[in-house]
Amino acid sequence: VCTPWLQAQVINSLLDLSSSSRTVLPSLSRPANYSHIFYAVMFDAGSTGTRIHVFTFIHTDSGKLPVLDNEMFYSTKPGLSAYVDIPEMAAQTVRTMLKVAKNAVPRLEWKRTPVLLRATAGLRLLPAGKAQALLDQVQHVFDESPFFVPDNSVSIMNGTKEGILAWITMNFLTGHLRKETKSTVGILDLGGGSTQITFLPKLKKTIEDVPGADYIARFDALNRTFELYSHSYLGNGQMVARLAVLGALDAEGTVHEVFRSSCLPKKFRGEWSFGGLTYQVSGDPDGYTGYKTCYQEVLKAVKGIIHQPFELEDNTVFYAFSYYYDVAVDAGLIGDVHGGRLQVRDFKKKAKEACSKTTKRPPAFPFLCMDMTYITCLLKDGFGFKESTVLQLSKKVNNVESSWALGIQSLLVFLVVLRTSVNMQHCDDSTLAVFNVKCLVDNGVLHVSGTWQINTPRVI
Ligand SMILES: O=c1ccn([C@@H]2O[C@H](COP(=O)(O)OP(=O)(O)O)[C@@H](O)[C@H]2O)c(=O)[nH]1
Repeated sequence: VCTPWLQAQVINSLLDLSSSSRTVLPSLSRPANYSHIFYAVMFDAGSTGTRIHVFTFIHTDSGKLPVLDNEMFYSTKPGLSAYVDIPEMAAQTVRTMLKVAKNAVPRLEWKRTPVLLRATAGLRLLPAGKAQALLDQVQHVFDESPFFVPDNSVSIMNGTKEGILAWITMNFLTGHLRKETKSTVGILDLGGGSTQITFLPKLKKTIEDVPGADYIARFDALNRTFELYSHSYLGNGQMVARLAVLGALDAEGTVHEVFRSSCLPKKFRGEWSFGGLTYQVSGDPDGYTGYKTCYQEVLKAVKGIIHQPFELEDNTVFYAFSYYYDVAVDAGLIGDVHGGRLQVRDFKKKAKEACSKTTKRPPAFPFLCMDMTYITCLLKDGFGFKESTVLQLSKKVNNVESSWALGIQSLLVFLVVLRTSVNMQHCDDSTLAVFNVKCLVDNGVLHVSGTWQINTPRVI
């Protein structure tokens, strides 16, 4: 028997879908025994790229449970924030990506397939008016699309919610969100613009010691209140950290200046683009290079900014993904498919290696020394992890993408949009999730009741 673990109210509050939202679903009348496929479209507008997920659900009525059948995923670079001064291009990106959804979803289903977009650090970092102009353009594209556009379908998700959703997802996927489970896993997410840390403290002092209310996230589940240590640091994602180290944070428009860093190979000179700007960057041919000098440079982006939680015990397992994963792959520390377990000292060792390397040929990863050193500094001098702390680097858990923060989110949005009451349950290894669903029906809106099941996708 499965254990209920998440209430619909939590989902609503996490997703900013307030109960006052007046979503009206397109009416649908079908015979009671109609066997059917449903779809949901979710956009992740990140600082380094935009991604679209198209989910397919099958609902048969023959006593069988509806299941999540598949997820179609497509991504493009750069992120929407790169079009800050040409918002029409942001609109064009989303319009083009919607074509993917149109191909994946049968025409007859378009008008009742919900489409949503959540933006993360790239838009959080922009002045509010400029971010809103981008969102307005996207909203316009959604409004003129043939898809079902719920209220609040285009918005910026705040960093704390990003952290909580990732924590819920990873603990859910690793089987830690069961009533009988005492331990949970922490998460470390290093995006392009922001970085998140979320874990369940064992000691009260960890919560009492936080510098502000935005370091604690509470929600009810499994008949208890979870009080998480969770914080998102805007500006401490990997790409914005590069800008900080290069001293290029305030560069605007066409950038003619050459930004130097001891973290780049001494003789290297090249271009690097982020957020719609292209920067001339180079090593420091006359100065010192190497790990120690580089560490002092990156420390400026960390010291006095990152809070050290009172308790970061060795026995709390932390899952690290996004750029922690990508940079570890570039460094050859883990394989790009299965990930692996690393100690904090492995990052340090590899950073030292990368920073002392000199090659005649142009380096394949010119930022490797900077990125590895930043990660080492963030983990050690930032969060205060010991060098012996083990991190689980993962792109996938149980064959499911770590980015299922969005998968789960999209599914929840779908259910909430359908005005269902949702109890989410965890079952066995072959079942990812089971939702008890009661659909509120009015004016011929879709009738769904009973249980929805998401199977763990098969590995092909
Ligand atoms: O579906 C996804 C979305 C993002 N990422 C990784 O997340 C990082 C960048 O995240 P993003 O651009 O969303 O940055 P943010 O806006 O969250 O700071 C990169 O390492 C991506 O490879 C990923 O692996 N899968």
